[in-house]
Amino acid sequence: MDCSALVEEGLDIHKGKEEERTELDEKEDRKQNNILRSSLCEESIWTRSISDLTVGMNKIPRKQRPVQATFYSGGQYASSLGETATSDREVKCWEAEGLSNMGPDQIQLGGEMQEGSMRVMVREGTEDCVTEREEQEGMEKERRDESSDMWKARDDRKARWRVQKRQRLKGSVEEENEKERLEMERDGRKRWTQRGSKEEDPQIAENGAEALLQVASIRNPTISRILLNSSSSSTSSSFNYSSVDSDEVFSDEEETTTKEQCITNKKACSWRTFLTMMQWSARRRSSWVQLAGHPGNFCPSEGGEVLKKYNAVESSCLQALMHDSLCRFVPQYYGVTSRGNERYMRLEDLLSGKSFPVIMDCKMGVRTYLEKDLSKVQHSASLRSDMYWKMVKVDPAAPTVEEHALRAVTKSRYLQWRDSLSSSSTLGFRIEGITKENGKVLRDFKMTRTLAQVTDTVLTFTKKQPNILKDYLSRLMALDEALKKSEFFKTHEIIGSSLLFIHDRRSKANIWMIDFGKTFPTDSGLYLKHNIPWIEGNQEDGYLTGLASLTSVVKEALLEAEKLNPCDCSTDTQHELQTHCVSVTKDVMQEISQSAPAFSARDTVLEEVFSCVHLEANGSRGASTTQTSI
Ligand SMILES: O=P(O)(O)O[C@H]1[C@H](O)[C@@H](OP(=O)(O)O)[C@H](OP(=O)(O)O)[C@@H](OP(=O)(O)O)[C@H]1O
Ligand SMILES: Nc1ncnc2c1ncn2[C@@H]1O[C@H](COP(=O)(O)OP(=O)(O)O)[C@@H](O)[C@H]1O
Repeated sequence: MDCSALVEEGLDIHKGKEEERTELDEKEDRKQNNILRSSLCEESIWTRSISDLTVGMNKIPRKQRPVQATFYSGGQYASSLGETATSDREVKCWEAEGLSNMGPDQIQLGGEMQEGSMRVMVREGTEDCVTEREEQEGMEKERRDESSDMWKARDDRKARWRVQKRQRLKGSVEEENEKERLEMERDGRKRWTQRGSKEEDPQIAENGAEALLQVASIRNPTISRILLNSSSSSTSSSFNYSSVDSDEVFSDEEETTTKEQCITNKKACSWRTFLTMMQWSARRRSSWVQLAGHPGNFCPSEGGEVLKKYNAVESSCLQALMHDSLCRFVPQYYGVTSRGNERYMRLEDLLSGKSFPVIMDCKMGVRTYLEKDLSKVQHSASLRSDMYWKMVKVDPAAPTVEEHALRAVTKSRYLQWRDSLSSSSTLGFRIEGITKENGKVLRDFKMTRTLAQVTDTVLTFTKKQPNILKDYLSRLMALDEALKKSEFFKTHEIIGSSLLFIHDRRSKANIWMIDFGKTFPTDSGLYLKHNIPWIEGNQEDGYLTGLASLTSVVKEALLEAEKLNPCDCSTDTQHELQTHCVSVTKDVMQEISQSAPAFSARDTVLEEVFSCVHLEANGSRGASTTQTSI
């Protein structure tokens, strides 16, 4: 056989196959069209996989394609998680033409939709289909109602949870910004409904995961490590940023039908919930807290700054201090800014980067009133009924008969009374307030007066940790040195200024000078000693008297702490860190169990995290006492 014959034969065979295939295709087309026609007119609903549908749709001649297709998710995966809100989500109104060009992946709208469980309902306006269409419309309505009921139930659950949470924290944690929350909720919902039509931005997911790992590493290295391991082993981007407001978030890869995969996905979901809670927790525990001072005097800011209402006296002090030897003890001053009609001073946020900071505000000096205010009293004293009531609240016997009759006191009378009631007059400083690690704020130190009482408070504040007390002691000594060299200090009467003590579990304990609203240059450049008794006219404030007492208090507390913790510091620090791991995990787990009732705190993944940390803590310390019950 010559070549051309071979080629011809080959071509014939090929042609034959082509014809055969065309015939087959035509048969298949006819079959598909018949199925479709019969299903449109007789069955109206049929259950098929999305890929079948797509193939089928592509084969339907354009004019015969259905006008509209409505899809329902099976919702079976969602219900396996006990999440009512995710079942039977409805996605509707695709134009069939658009649909015909879609692959199965593109038709996955909600994360919980599954190809296998998709029920596809094709509708056409034929008379035969009217009853069924009505039925289906009824179903559709029912589903819509169900869906809106579910959102409502979800909102109710959230509202209940918030009320419980507030009650639990008894207002010790700053009030949530309601507007921001609502916006976030709206955003979350928007994202939730958009998720199907848009592919998740991998960058966002990655950033989210990164942010969480950061949060975790701030909290403790163990959790961070666990998160890291998990995220690397996870099939999907281990955290969906949009999940902040939605617990029911899954990535495409997680949409599987088998029971096993459902369990895995359930774990992943809980895992994500855990991460979300960590993020919530970190956000709620943002470091900023105003411990003392005038409410509303501060405004939140970004980039490691806080804004304090502008005060010309304080602003000029801060400017001067930026060029003084005290500079390293004072928050950085960045100048003035405006927000609306209000002017603010931009200050370094001393709590920035701190995780779970513990703070103590000590008001320095033997008096908290200005000399000029005292002389004002003798001439034109304005009476303050608010101060009278504050006085009565602490000690009903404190006001004089005359003050009782007036139901008012003068400001300097009140401030003098406060100084003498507390340790100000005697020790030259007083404790104004303490913020505990859990965010709880304690302000009831008005009658903490004696050296022993103050030392006890300092021991409680530092949890008797020698390392922290040592840091504080050396900072106080350094401050003393700097004050003695400071030109600013010599020439200023410093009234009502505070030392802000800050420590957390990671960084060194530190002390800062704040609040210069009542700090004035001395008359005609008079040099002050700051450690001699005040007599009217000498402008002495007793700042150094206070610093000396405070230093003795910390020394005393350190001695006491070392007696109680004779072990060397490195072991102690180790233990502290381990205990921290356990306590942080406990916090997070408690938060999850209390604030997200839909997810059990006993969930496998959480237990895994907890036991890991717990084991680690016990491992190097032998039988630990840190048994946690949740
Ligand atoms: O701490 P309590 O007992 O509530 O008393 C406060 C403090 O003494 C304030 O001083 P500081 O700002 O140093 O904390 C003082 O502000 P001044 O700075 O104006 O003196 C308040 O006066 P009024 O602001 O006038 O109420 C006074 O009511
Ligand atoms: N720079 C700062 N960084 C962090 N916290 C600060 C800073 N300045 C003040 N605070 C917080 O605000 C509280 C009140 O500050 P203060 O300056 O005394 O206000 P006021 O002038 O209203 O008395 C402090 O106890 C502290 O908790």
